[in-house]
Amino acid sequence: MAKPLIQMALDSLDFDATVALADQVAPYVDIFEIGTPCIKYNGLKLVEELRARFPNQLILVDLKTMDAGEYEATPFYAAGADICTVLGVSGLATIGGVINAAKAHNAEVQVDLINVPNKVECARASAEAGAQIVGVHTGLDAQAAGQTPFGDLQDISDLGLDVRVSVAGGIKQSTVQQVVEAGADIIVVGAAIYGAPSPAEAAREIRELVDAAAV
Ligand SMILES: O=C([C@H](O)CO)[C@H](O)[C@H](O)COP(=O)(O)O
Repeated sequence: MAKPLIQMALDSLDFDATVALADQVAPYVDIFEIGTPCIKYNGLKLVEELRARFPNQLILVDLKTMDAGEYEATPFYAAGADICTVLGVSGLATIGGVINAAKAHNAEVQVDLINVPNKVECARASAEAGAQIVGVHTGLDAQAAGQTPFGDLQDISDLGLDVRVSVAGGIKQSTVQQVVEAGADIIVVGAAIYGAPSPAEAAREIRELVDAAAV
């Protein structure tokens, strides 16, 4: 089994704290996600800073674009993003716009299935349109209401589409094995790392668990 990538969600609003956290966990993660509140607050400057500091990690900018796909995503790819996200609920015109922007920068697109009523249909259409990643995602508010991404992950993974499947939504040490076995290609972890007493130690544990589960 190919080893899934670990994506660290940087969800603070504080520029310097975000860079410092990224420094701590860098040895253990493959992708830095600049989370939606963080990118709205800090903008392109943070993409440029992380791009310059971390040539060995991919950078995902969690734009969650809803309209004007190509126009909105283009400057973030130009600043160094490897992946930008677009909402599945935005529809194929907007998704196609972000795909155009990604193509122009030799980069990738993730369609976020958050709050999409028919996730299977959206995942199929996104793959056909040329997205490289679909994200099964239980957002922070839905997590607070008790929801999890596990059932949807299995449904999307079982489709066997020609896309990588990302999973986000409260993933922690005790659920890593479950999401690896369900077929996740990218495992997103936010609070379980940044909320830990030692984020570096938590990231190291997650790395070990992912690598062990993927053997
Ligand atoms: O994408 C996220 C959320 O919608 C805020 O933008 C989180 O980064 C993502 O859910 C991962 O964080 P955890 O759920 O805390 O692992």
